Amino acid sequence: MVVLAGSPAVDHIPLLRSPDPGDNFSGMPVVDLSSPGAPRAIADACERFGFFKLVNHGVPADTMDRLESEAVRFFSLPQADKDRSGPAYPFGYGSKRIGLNGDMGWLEYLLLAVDAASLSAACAVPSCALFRAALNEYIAAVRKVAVRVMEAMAEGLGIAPVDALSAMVTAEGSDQVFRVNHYPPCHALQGLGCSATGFGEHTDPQLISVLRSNGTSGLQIALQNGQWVSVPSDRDAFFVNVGDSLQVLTNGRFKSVKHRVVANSLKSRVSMIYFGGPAMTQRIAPLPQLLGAGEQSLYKDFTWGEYKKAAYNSRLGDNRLAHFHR
Ligand SMILES: C=C1C[C@]23C[C@@]1(O)CC[C@H]2[C@@]12CC[C@H](O)[C@@](C)(C(=O)O1)[C@H]2[C@@H]3C(=O)O
Ligand SMILES: O=C(O)CCC(=O)C(=O)O
Ligand SMILES: [Fe+2]
Repeated sequence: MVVLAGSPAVDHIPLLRSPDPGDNFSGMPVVDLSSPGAPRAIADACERFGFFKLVNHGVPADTMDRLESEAVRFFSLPQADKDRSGPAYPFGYGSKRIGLNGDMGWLEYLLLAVDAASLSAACAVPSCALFRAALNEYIAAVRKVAVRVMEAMAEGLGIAPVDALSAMVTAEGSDQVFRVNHYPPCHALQGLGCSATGFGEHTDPQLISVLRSNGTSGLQIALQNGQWVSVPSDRDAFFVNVGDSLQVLTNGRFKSVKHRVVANSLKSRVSMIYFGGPAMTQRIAPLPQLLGAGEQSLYKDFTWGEYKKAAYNSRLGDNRLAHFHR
């Protein structure tokens, strides 16, 4: 991390070296969800990187564009209007503060609960009915993609039943969260060789995260050797992250990917992420179908509720799973 005496605008925001074109993730797995090879390709990408780009997912461009333009409209409102949709915790509008433990980033966001039982009432926070309708339409579609991807994961892992993983996000009481992030351009650092941290490095605690962004890059993932690589943006694709809980369910076969966002000095980034988590009481332990003869769990037993509580008491960059290793 670069530390500079910066402009007051970026006070308290950690700085990072600005990405250059040579940092691009040249080996990024791209999975065509409509192809018969998708299950194997997904399992392979999750084992190597915990991350892949998903194309031919079937969500209409209109559904994605409508949400993006409603989000842009919301984030363009006067600050006082946006603040009326806050605070961010447990759900609502937030700015610069991420979580409750002192993390800061160059962004504003909406954090929303997804109530699987009543999707139409899911996104009660944003004041505008058009925004709510766009959110509900998009979330319904992206959830279906998450389920198809988790079914493909089970198939790729060679385990039955096909819903061994996906049932955890479709179950009654599953804990699903949706987040819309807006990273304004950080003009103060233009030309200085460093950039504001948009969203600091972390892994996602849930099972799966499905991200879509506008055409502004900024997302980076850490490869298993620790090298940070930039993910070129693609507004037509989804980017899928393996979360900590899926790493545990697969006894470490799938890797929970460390990632972060670097703010651009010229362009806004808008991203929307669906986080699929299980019900609070769901036990998070390696699936028996995946344990070989005599293979032991690498982790202590815990429920999603216990893990979530520990995660929300931690700082963004903490290695949360380390406390649950045997
Ligand atoms: C600093 C934090 C923000 C976070 C809760 C936490 O204490 C640690 C995990 C963070 C994270 C990362 C993925 C998602 O964006 C998120 C909503 C989640 O479930 O875990 C955030 C949490 C947050 O922003 O509140
Ligand atoms: O906004 C992004 O592109 C990624 C944000 C992220 O990793 C998160 O919200 O957990
Ligand atoms: Fe994340």
